[in-house]
Amino acid sequence: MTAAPEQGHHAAHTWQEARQRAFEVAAPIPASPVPLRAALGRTLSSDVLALQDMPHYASSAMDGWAVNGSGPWILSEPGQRLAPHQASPIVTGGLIPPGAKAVLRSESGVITTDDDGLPILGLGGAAKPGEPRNGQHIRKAAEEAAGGEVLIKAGAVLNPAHVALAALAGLDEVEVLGKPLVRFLLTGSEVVDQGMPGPGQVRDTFGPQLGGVVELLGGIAGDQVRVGDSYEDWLAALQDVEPDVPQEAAGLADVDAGPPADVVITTGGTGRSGTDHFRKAVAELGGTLLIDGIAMRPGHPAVLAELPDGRFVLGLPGNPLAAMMALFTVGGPLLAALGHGSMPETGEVPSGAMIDADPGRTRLMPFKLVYGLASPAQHAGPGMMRGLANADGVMVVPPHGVQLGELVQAFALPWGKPLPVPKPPEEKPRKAPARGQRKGPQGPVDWSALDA
Ligand SMILES: Nc1nc2c(c(=O)[nH]1)N[C@H]1C(S)=C(S)[C@@H](COP(=O)(O)OP(=O)(O)OC[C@H]3O[C@@H](n4cnc5c(N)ncnc54)[C@H](O)[C@@H]3O)O[C@H]1N2
Ligand code: MOO
Repeated sequence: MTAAPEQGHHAAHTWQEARQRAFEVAAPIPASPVPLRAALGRTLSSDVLALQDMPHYASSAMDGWAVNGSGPWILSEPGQRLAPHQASPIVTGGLIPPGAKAVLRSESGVITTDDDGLPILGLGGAAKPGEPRNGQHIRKAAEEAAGGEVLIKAGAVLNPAHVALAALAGLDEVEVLGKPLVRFLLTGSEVVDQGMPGPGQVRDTFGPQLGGVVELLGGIAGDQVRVGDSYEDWLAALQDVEPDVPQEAAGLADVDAGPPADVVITTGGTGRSGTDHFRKAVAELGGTLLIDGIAMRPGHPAVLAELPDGRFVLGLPGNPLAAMMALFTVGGPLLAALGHGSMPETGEVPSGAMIDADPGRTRLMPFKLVYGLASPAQHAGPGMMRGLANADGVMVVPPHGVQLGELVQAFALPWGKPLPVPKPPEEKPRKAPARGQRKGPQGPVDWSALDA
């Protein structure tokens, strides 16, 4: 828990500066190959070509017999070259044997015996007139694509069908733009992750939530590790290039240690108190503080650091709403920059309330739209989630406050609808509406033209 902050400490960055800095300190992660199973939703960085003809061999589209010439046909062993009037059994997808000219569906043929008692295939059953036509029910090689043809262009965001197409084309991996992998270190000995919390305990809001938000902000959510309150635990968890921290002991054994994280997000312990391990651990690891507090509320203790191995560490305050605001402010731009994206947009909404000045601090206020006006949400204290859960966006209230009806900067929630486009000031109609179409109260009639 947090004690008094250091005397005379001032947040180094305004809200706008903090966003800009978080965006500028990160360079896009270079493109690299990923296995197809991990490719969904990624942005392709080089064209996918067919590695060979697709399909790469002629195959049967039906269960039945491969045949050469007209019937009746003498049956031979599957796979052997067929001479005229010979046939051999084949299944859907089976390799067309040399010499075959068509496939006769099983329901169009009947097997009888000739005078010598040898099996003979003849037309029958459901055979249609002219069946089998030359080439009928044969899927030709290269009918989908020739080897070397471009199947998916660089820049495509891979959908499930793209991934399947790449597999059909013979690829095991595809080249995609880098996307930041994020791991989580959750702190707080008072935090319980299931059941009813007792007095002095609090249910963990971060475990079930952060991964989802990180994905919406353009990151890949990696594993979560719960860290004890001691400095040694903190240091060890941050130090571990990859979490050899015994996750089973931490009760979170869902993900095995994979590739190194690009970003580590910590929760809690950002306050400048006896349990502020963040800054101390970053310093001991030779890291650099890039953002050390932001002149905003809630979320002012947010910290961003870079470790010598290139990982960014984003320290979110423990208060749940404060953490979300810090994540939107710093995490959004950081993840966008790492993932080849652009700075998350902000817009404007007309304020539905007069909001007093709070010198030196930007306030981030979840709002609901009421008749087109952004009305500050209730239940939006730093430790609450109810206001944000039902909000339509977040207002960025400048230190000098806002007048009722004034346009104020705002951003949409990563899971919500975009902000409405503010209506331009109403223009006066250039032409009088046609007679009979005019709505609303009629004004006084101007007879002056009749006087002329
Ligand atoms: N004397 C001062 N005290 C505090 C100040 C201050 O300036 N002077 N700032 C306050 C603000 S603002 C914030 S925000 C917090 C920052 O605290 P920490 O980041 O150090 O976080 P903790 O102290 O560990 O926890 C704060 C609060 O959040 C709860 N918490 C922590 N983890 C979770 C979780 N996973 N799920 C739900 N809630 C969590 C924790 O129980 C505390 O109630 O400091 C203020 N104090
Ligand atoms: O960051 Mo604290 O309230 O401003 O929650």
